[in-house]
Amino acid sequence: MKARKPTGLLGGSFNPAHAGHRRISLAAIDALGLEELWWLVSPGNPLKPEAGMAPLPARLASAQGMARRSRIVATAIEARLGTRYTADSLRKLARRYPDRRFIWIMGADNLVQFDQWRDWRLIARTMPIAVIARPGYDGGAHRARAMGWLRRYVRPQSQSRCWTKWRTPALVLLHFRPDPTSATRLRAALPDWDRLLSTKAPRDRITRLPLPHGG
Ligand SMILES: Nc1ncnc2c1ncn2[C@@H]1O[C@H](COP(=O)(O)OP(=O)(O)OP(=O)(O)O)[C@@H](O)[C@H]1O
Ligand SMILES: O=C(O)c1ccc[n+]([C@@H]2O[C@H](COP(=O)([O-])O)[C@@H](O)[C@H]2O)c1
Repeated sequence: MKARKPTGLLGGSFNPAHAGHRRISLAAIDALGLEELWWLVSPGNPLKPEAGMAPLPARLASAQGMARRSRIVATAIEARLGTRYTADSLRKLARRYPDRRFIWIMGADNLVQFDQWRDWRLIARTMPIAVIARPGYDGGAHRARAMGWLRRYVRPQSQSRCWTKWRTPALVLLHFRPDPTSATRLRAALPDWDRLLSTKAPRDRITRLPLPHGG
């Protein structure tokens, strides 16, 4: 049987995408031996308010720009699948792309509130998880409520290239050069940033946005 293509999934608001996303993704591609890393540009994080969120096509365009000439693929596939909760998206992606083996990737700030995500234990049973250290969040990540349950499944970073063989749940904490970039800071420096992004947005309707490999 042909080996499934190792593929990372980094979900996010990308409001807007920034150089930190690109840097951690390139480092994760290397550390996890990924063929590709998909940025799932979210139709709307269930835990974030809609106010201040640029339209999806604008966020997708910023992600595609930041992903260019790399093994990162920016996609709005959740909007096409009609999913907003990660547990639902992962189930549908696994069904739609049987030739791929997926790993969920998130920054340490997301691990801190992971226990508030819908069906978070199911997510951890669906695929391995890689958490990327982030300045200001690493203590919080270790003390995270979800870690009370996840801690027993932690694998060493030195084995991160073997993740396709891990039984789930499995969690690896990846420590790269700390990257302090955040979209919150970028937005603060650009007061009218969402108007700016929306005027530059392509006019494609969501149903015509491209999917990875024609999925
Ligand atoms: N500098 C970084 N270091 C580690 N992880 C990061 C970094 N920037 C973003 N991430 C992770 O990338 C994913 C998508 O991030 P997101 O689009 O929310 O950007 P953000 O900078 O965290 O935005 P905001 O400041 O608006 O919350 C999340 O899992 C987040 O934790
Ligand atoms: O499924 C959930 O309950 C859930 C709750 C909060 C966040 N998420 C996902 O977490 C990812 C990171 O979101 P963000 O806004 O921090 O970039 C993004 O894919 C969201 O859809 C998912």
